[in-house]
Amino acid sequence: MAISIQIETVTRAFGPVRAVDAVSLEIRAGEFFTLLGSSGCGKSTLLKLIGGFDAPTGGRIAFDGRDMAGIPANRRPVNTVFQSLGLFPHMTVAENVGYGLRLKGLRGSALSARIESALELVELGGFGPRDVNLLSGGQRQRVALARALVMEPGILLLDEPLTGLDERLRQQMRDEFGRLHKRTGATFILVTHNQDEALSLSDRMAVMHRGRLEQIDAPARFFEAPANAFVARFVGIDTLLTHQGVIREADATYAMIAGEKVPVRMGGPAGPADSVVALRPDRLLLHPSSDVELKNALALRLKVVETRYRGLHHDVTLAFADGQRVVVSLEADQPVPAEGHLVEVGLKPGGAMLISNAGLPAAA
Ligand SMILES: Nc1ncnc2c1ncn2[C@@H]1O[C@H](COP(=O)(O)OP(=O)(O)OP(=O)(O)O)[C@@H](O)[C@H]1O
Repeated sequence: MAISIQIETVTRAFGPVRAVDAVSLEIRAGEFFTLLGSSGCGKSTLLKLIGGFDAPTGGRIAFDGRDMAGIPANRRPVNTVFQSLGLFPHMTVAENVGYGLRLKGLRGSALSARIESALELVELGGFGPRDVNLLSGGQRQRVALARALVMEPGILLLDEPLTGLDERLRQQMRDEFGRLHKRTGATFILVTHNQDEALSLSDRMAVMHRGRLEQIDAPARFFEAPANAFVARFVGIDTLLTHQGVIREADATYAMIAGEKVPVRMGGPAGPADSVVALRPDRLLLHPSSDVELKNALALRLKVVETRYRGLHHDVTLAFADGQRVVVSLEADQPVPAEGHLVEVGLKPGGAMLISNAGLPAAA
């Protein structure tokens, strides 16, 4: 049975370092939730607090409303797959998978049946008698997953479980997580620094930075309304432009960039002084007159500074009059503008967002 998790102003301080800093978060029962962040942001520490491998120095963690303070890892309805896997090298696949159930006193055919069905769940049916040392990296990952799933946990914690696998296996295992989540119905919490994993698997995710959650949302919302410049960069919106002022008119808000009046959507509570314009290159159109929707829309006049052939598309680098740049992809069959020319660039709705500049280096 899936379990919900309540995290209420949880802090974990190591001396002066607040690895987790007053984090509040509710994870729904049966949700696939991802903590996304770069090395050292505190995501593993938060996972350990949920798993009961470590205790908060402040705040409270509850499962289905029940306070978990003082309840050790082995008495929580949680199983964890660590990056290191932690398989027992002297045991067979079946002995590894059945270890936890044996500790609980299960024996004989009941034990073998549970082991075999967990192995089938990860597509390793019949692998029970094998030596774990002779398995491939991906198979070892699956054994570690089966060992966690066999316990039928209400909550499954995945701590960077795909690190160290080659690209093909990563994708295969990533899809596997998605399927397993649906099949088991458990609450999954994934910790990763890989945004593709987070975006493709999560119902919701949080971007974590210096012990705090910068944004908690469904994946698509991070692109429609990133909370600030740090989050925008983290999910891959790299074009962040400084502006010279914001004009609010009755129908819309505009940011002035090097003399161009750019219609912006307000991404959050940022005031004009501490904001930047995040541009989504996928919403810029280099040939706006061919698009009915944009025929009469405001177009920006930008200079083509570089074009690059990329096989299936062209990358066109465009610059505002003050030198700020944006790279737009052009499909292979569209005409490529000449370098040095001024071109009209259409902006689809939501293509430019005014967001807080928090997270940018001071000089930017
Ligand atoms: N046991 C500890 N003692 C002291 N400091 C710690 C301890 N565990 C974590 N930290 C510190 O807390 C911060 C967050 O660490 P954490 O391992 O949670 O980050 P992370 O985002 O999971 O990084 P990584 O992806 O590299 O594991 C870091 O500054 C780390 O040095």
